[in-house]
Amino acid sequence: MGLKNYEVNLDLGFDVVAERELREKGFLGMRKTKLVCTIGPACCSLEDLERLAMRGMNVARLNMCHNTREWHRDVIGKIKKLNEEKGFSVSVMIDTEGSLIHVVDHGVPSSLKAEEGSVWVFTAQKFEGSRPYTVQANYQGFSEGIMVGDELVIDGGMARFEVVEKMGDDLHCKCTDPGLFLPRAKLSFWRDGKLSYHGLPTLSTKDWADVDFGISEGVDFIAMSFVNDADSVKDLKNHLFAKSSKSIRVLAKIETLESLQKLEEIVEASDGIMVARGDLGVEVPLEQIPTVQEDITRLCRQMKKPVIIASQLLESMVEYPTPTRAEVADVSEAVRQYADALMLSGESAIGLHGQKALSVLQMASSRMELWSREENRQSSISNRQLGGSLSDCIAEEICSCAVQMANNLGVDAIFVYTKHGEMASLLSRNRPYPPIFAFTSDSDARMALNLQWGVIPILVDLADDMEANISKTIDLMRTNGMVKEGEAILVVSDLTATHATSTIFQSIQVKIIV
Ligand SMILES: Nc1ncnc2c1ncn2[C@@H]1O[C@H](COP(=O)(O)OP(=O)(O)OP(=O)(O)O)[C@@H](O)[C@H]1O
Ligand SMILES: CC(=O)C(=O)O
Ligand SMILES: [K+]
Ligand SMILES: [Mg+2]
Repeated sequence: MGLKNYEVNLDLGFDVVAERELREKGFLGMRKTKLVCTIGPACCSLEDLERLAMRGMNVARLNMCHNTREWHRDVIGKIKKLNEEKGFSVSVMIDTEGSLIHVVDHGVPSSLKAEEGSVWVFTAQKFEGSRPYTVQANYQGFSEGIMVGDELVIDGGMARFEVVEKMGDDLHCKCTDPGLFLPRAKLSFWRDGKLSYHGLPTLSTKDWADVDFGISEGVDFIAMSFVNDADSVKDLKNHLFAKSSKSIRVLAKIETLESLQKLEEIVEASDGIMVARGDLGVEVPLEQIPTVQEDITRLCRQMKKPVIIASQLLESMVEYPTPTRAEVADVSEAVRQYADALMLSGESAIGLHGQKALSVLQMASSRMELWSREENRQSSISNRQLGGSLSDCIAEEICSCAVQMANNLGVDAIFVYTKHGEMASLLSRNRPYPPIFAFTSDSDARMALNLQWGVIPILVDLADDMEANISKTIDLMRTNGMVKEGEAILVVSDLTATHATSTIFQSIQVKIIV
């Protein structure tokens, strides 16, 4: 794929990728499932980022666990440059490190084997060079409350130990189930089949500094690791509200047992969810991950919060140029469940075939979307009333009816004119057959909508006169050959207008292009 300058239709506020996709595939061929790529050393040059953007990356994720703030700042700068100069619309997400107990040093830079019966010392003390059978943990209080007889599990079952002796803050542990220590392996303690909580706050001091870094860099999303309850999400949202001029969306990562128990309040409090299957698989038995994923995905859709399915989607592609059949089946299943977005981790960050992995996600999701449509599988969700006020209820009803109408009539596209993206989210939750073009004058809403299923956000100046907005955009698109004679468009708007005797909240119209 050549790296040329693309023709950018700035009048329309389209991004270059959506515009190209529309021209090549038509309205119904546009991909609905959004794609998130983790940026790392394998894909951080301007050229690499541009290739990912061209192949459909909607959101770039920066994991603050790795690398320096200067490195992250440089990547964010490149993405903003591509958006401004080349007409892309890639949103930026930072992902916090979170407080967890993990290995910082086990004596060698790579992985290390623990043999059955071997006894290891786990300590928070730093040691120089290689000290056999010694593992340094990242957190001073890691052994607080731990007793002889407790079980220490590495990375959710990669290896297991029994605590045989406690000497000061150090633990002596005997390996009961041999396995590997990977760099930064996670440590968890269990007693009588129950996980012991370490009581660390969800956001560490370093995380708060990373949040402020995100504010100063103007990121669009903050993904919060190891969320356990709604309060930590609310604290972060309050902080952002007070400190950031821009509206930064908070995504809660579901990766602990506790977060599953308080799922509904967490979904309610946050702007979106990430099913972080990597760490989740450490606390939840692996065979439960598929059903947990489906439950979370359904709940998020009902509550109109975007949901990202993350970790190991195409893990084998970190090394190999083709995915396993099982991986393609996993990706397709997430698309069939109508997840909003799929995420690449190591595949793009450190993998040898990141661009190709993104194409696999793209092709697999387009294929599954088409199949679902042809097989008429667009099941509607059980309606769940979200808002309390009359105007909220009207909006919800209008959007459910609009989608039903759009599907029944077989219209080519839905256009929604929305101030803050609310109506676009409500339409998206009903997962319509045609794509949803969301015209908004709020640039933060536009970047946030990049994560929502089937929504193509477009930045435009919206006037008070709704009819004028509608004619203006349709005219512009027709002049540019993006809508054609005979195509039908269902138009929804959420802009309130008060006339002499009444207030109009929302309306549905169907326009046939002449
Ligand atoms: N900015 C980066 N710099 C260097 N390596 C990175 C960077 N981002 C990711 N990686 C590498 O890619 C791998 C996968 O990335 P990813 O961030 O998705 O996984 P992770 O660290 O397991 O996630 P998390 O810590 O959020 O659970 C990491 O283990 C790390 O080796
Ligand atoms: C993405 C992530 O944090 C996880 O899967 O654990
Ligand atoms: K992280
Ligand atoms: Mg994680």
